[in-house]
Amino acid sequence: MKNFNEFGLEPKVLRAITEMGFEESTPIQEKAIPIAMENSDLIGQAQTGTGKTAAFGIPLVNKIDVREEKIVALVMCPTRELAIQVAEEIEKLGRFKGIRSLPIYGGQDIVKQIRSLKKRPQIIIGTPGRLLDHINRKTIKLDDVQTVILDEADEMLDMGFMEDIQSILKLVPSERQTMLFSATMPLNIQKLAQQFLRNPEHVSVIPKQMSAPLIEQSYIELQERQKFEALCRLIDMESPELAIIFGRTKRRVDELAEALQKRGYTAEGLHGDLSQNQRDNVMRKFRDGSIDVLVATDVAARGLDVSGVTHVINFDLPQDPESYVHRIGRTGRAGKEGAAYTFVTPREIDHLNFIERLTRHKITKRPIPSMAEAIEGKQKVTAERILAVLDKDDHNEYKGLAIQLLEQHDSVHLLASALKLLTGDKKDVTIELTPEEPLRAKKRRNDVRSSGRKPSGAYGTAAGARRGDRPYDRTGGSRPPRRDGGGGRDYGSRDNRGGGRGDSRDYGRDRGFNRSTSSSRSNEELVKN
Ligand SMILES: Nc1ncnc2c1ncn2[C@@H]1O[C@H](COP(=O)(O)OP(=O)(O)OP(=O)(O)O)[C@@H](O)[C@H]1O
Ligand SMILES: [Mg+2]
Repeated sequence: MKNFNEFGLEPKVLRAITEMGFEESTPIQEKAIPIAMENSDLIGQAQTGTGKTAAFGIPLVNKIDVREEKIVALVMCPTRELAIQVAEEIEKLGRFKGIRSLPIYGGQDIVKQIRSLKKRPQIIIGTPGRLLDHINRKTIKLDDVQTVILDEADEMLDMGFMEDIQSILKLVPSERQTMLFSATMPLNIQKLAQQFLRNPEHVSVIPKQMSAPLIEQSYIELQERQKFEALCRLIDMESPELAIIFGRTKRRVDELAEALQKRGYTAEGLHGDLSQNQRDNVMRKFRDGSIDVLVATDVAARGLDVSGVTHVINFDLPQDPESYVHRIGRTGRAGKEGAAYTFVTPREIDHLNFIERLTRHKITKRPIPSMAEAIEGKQKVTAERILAVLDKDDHNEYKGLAIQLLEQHDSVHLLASALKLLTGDKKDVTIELTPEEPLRAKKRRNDVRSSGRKPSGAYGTAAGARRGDRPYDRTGGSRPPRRDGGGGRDYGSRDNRGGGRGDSRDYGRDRGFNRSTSSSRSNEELVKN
């Protein structure tokens, strides 16, 4: 991999990169940065967690003249939290240059945003709805924008942002650089690209498999009513550092978070019906580790970058392969390993096979963890906690009582009792979740091949699933549903103008990834059209 000093970047940008702890470029950065620096339009695809943000962020901050008093760059993201996260990364990259950037998203006080806009930011990172709101109020002018970036471009289309994006891009001078980024690039992205990009370079770090290689993928076949016990056993057995559990609906997420709390886990739910404040709180707690388990709808599927997420569990099967890829991509980031488990009911096996085929990755079957495995896992954690206290050697005030107890009781029985207490078994708490309907194939397409593309790459395969004739049509109609529907998938309501109805997904900030190991990826291939 290339060193960052081989790109001809400004020293101040290089310094920022070094301070961020990046040692070498990732494959997508190596390919995309030089092209972006030539001012070419660009479509960039690379696996989750491989540094796409910096792939566009670095050339962006490098290019901008700090003396500029106008908005010269616009980054669009599908959700508020992603806007915040991307803004933070750009802020870090532009720090030494003194670049001014500002996130603009729904759910935040618009008056406050207008005040911040008066500080003359050069880069705006925003969600389409709130951006349009400002544009209509004339508090944001795009006349001087020279660079536009669409992060998670395919998702924005799928969320129905196409019209908003079109309206926004029409206001940006056509003499500009436009770049699209995502881990998945379904065919409909071409429509957007044709309309708004000029001779774009396709930069794809195309792996054999769509999902990151560092994620170990398994599935567990079970009945709907077995899911909760299986989940608890799985968490106990694996004792994740941090885990994200995906549920299909908001109700599911609420119920699941509450149920886990009753069983003694530090879990909280995240979905689009929460206020921005609530979402921020949940994410803050997840990031600082005061909760270990984040239960979320697909609002958290895209872009979320929280260090320490060792496990992703699909409590409910995701609706489409892209969603699967992005969900599990919340772990195994920046060169770290991760584990993804997916619960599948017998009637959903076809759907799982479909995901497997399109992502070109075998998902290994494993049995429901046994009670013994769960107990063993939990006890191990308790023992580790005890040994950590032992190591610290600051338990003197307990010694007197310990001696006293040991005089009266057998030591093994005594320690076993203490272990039981500390392990905090709450298995007797009865939990009832409202069952979710299994995902079913509405209409089965003959084969992916019938889409006219070979299912040979991440693009074509994912695209197949997006069409109206996809085998697992979410709505039965050809238009993607709005994602804030009550019983349906929750993508958070869109970031609509007019004052902060929730769009939103929540995104964490990195807490110190292992910066030096992300260069070891293989299988990358540059595809230029
Ligand atoms: N060159 C690098 N060396 C080490 N770490 C890096 C490097 N580039 C980026 N990172 C870190 O890797 C993590 C993942 O990056 P990022 O969020 O940009 O991934 P992504 O490709 O956009 O993933 P997703 O598809 O899920 O949005 C971040 O914490 C980022 O700071
Ligand atoms: Mg990203």
